[in-house]
Amino acid sequence: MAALPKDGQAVDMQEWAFRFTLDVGTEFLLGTSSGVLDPQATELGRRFAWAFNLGVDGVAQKIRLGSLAPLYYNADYGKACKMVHEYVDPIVLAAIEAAQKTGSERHSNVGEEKRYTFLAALASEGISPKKTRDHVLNILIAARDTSACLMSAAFFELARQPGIQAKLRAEVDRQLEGRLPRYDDLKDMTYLNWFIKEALRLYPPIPMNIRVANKDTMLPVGGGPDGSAPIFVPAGQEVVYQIFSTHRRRDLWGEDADQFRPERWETVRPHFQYLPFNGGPRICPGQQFALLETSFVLVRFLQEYSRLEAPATSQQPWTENYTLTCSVGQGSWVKLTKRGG
Ligand code: HEM
Repeated sequence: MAALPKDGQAVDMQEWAFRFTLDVGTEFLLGTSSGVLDPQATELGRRFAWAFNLGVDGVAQKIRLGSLAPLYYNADYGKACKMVHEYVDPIVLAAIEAAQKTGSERHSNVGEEKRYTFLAALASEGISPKKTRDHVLNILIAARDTSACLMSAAFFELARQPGIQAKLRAEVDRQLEGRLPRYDDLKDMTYLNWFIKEALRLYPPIPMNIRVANKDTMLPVGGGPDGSAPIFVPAGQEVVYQIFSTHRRRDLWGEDADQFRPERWETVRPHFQYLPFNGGPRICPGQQFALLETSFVLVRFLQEYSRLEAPATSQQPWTENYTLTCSVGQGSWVKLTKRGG
């Protein structure tokens, strides 16, 4: 925050959110932040961020190509994967070495409690360095872009909805009276929670998904001329489902389905018509982390800035940028005015 302009100059909060979530993700998973939010970020951190972004885009392209993925070629993609591995590998090896050392120390009763990181927990499982790296990167990919997309969608709406922003700020001030938020505070802020749910409804970071039937299956609806009859799905059949359009269906959400209206969450209790984190046994295990992280960020911005507004040059309606996740096509440009400024 310290590095952001304080004088009403416009800043792309989407760019900020992607850096922030890379720093938080690497800190939480690896125990070492990439530090790319800092204007003085190291060359290594910067190269890692560039390579990670390019690698994720390459993964998205390969998923789209399906069985033709082996034909995907982008010289920079190979280079980017190598760079990401070169960044993560020494951290993984050090964690495995530390876990082995701690294991033998624990044996001789001289070990001490260390701070939890995902990598440290994984490193003590005794799996190979490559597998450990793959697990860590898998979670980083799942955690980082999704959370950044949610944050940038939230800033996009915050800057365009002064009335909603005023209600949020009033709730934050009432609850916190100027102090830093704690876990319970964030959970207690009803309007903030509605706001985030609404951002996930209109702008789900994962806008579509696919399942494959592992056996012959009969779905209760979807067949017949009007889609209300059962439908047969043979084993091996891919079924694509559109979360983005389901979240905007008028028959499920009402005539104002396209409007950003946090108040709707006072009464709606959706089931499978609301799937930002998917549902069932493979529901996102990181959802509480993402909700907490986003709540914290929004609260801190509402505390620090008296006004967040979209610049006159950035008033056009939301457009999509869909790679592995769906972000704001034109970026999330916001003019920030410091409180008391
Ligand atoms: C707003 C942020 C997030 C959104 C919208 C989101 C969304 C999703 C969705 C839709 C899935 C299901 C994918 C599928 O089944 O095909 C998923 C899975 C997953 N997410 Fe998240 N996620 C978010 C943040 C996070 C975070 C912060 C973490 C980790 C700290 C995380 C870790 C995972 C993992 C490990 C899976 C795979 C679970 C499995 O396959 O059983 N996610 N996420």
